[in-house]
Amino acid sequence: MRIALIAHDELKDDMVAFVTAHADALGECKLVTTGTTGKRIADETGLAVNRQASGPYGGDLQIGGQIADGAIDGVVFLRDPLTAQAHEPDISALLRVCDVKDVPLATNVASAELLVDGLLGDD
Ligand SMILES: O=C(CO)COP(=O)(O)O
Repeated sequence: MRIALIAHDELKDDMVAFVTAHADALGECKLVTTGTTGKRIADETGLAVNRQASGPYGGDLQIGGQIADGAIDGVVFLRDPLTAQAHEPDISALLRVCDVKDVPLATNVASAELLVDGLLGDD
């Protein structure tokens, strides 16, 4: 499985906790991340990740391109609903291409738990 992991700054601690809780299952996957999210995950869980650019510098678009190419099986994108993002158009593009390609997308921890259960059988 090829899983994309992305988190806004206020949700990065939650992402690290989520990845830690599912480290065995996610460790069997190819993980692609935005830049800062990937650094946190790699440093704090030891899992190997394929880091793209930071979100505000095009990382969401790079991952969106991989989704458009059919190269991603699921996306966990812990979005901050309370903070405006300068790169909101990039975020919208990433969410949209998930729908275009019918790729499972979780935007909060509760749905991320369902995603790893459904895709990876890890509950
Ligand atoms: O901004 C992001 C997603 O929109 C995440 O980017 P970083 O992982 O580089 O912080």
